[in-house]
Amino acid sequence: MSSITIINHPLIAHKLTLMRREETSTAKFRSLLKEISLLLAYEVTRDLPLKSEEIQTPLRVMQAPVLAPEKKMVVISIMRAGQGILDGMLELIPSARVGHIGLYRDPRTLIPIEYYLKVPHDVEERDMFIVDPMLATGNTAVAAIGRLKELNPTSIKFVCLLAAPEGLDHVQEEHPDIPIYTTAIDEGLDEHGYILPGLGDAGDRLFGTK
Ligand SMILES: O=P(O)(O)OC[C@H]1O[C@H](OP(=O)(O)OP(=O)(O)O)[C@H](O)[C@@H]1O
Ligand SMILES: O=c1cc[nH]c(=O)[nH]1
Ligand SMILES: [Mg+2]
Repeated sequence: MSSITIINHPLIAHKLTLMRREETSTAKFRSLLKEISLLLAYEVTRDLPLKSEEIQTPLRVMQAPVLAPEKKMVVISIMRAGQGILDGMLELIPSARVGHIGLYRDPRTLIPIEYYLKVPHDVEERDMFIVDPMLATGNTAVAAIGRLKELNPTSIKFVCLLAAPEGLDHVQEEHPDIPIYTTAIDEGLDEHGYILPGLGDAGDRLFGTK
């Protein structure tokens, strides 16, 4: 069974509450998601390997830790809303490459439709972080992970902001090998597949399309 990590931090909890509020503007919603994503990036890269390198400080020589250079990363944004997490992740790991997968939910069937895929050419040499703020029914995450597994990255982690229990169960059933990171697990889903209490439609709130 894949692991589920809930990233608990007072700053994240506070910022997530601000994001949930109906009156929060698009500009504020976007900047809050970016701020939370910096903290998410910090947590999901916790197990990156280090190697030791000799450096010269102003006072003396020392053996100092640096990231192992062979550890290459790719962040895959599930469009559109994944873009909001991608921006924050890249600020912390600027050397990561970026891929995009375009998936939207058919509002009637809640089945994800793929409309775009572009990834770095050396994706099979990279640790992959798939990012999307919302894990609701899990249909989108299951489809994205399935498609991206075909590309054989060295590892995959799924990173979201908010998850519904139904969606977590679904991803764990279909992809038991993929670790999931989220900042909160909400109560459930409404009849349209929206997370309750949730924060509404993340893509619309991020880009002001409603
Ligand atoms: O777990 P699921 O039930 O599949 O729902 C989650 C998906 O729904 C949202 O995308 P949406 O389809 O609204 O597309 P958008 O980002 O373009 O708005 C969200 O960003 C996820 O990708
Ligand atoms: O609550 C939800 C569910 C799916 N997608 C969203 O953007 N919000
Ligand atoms: Mg949307």
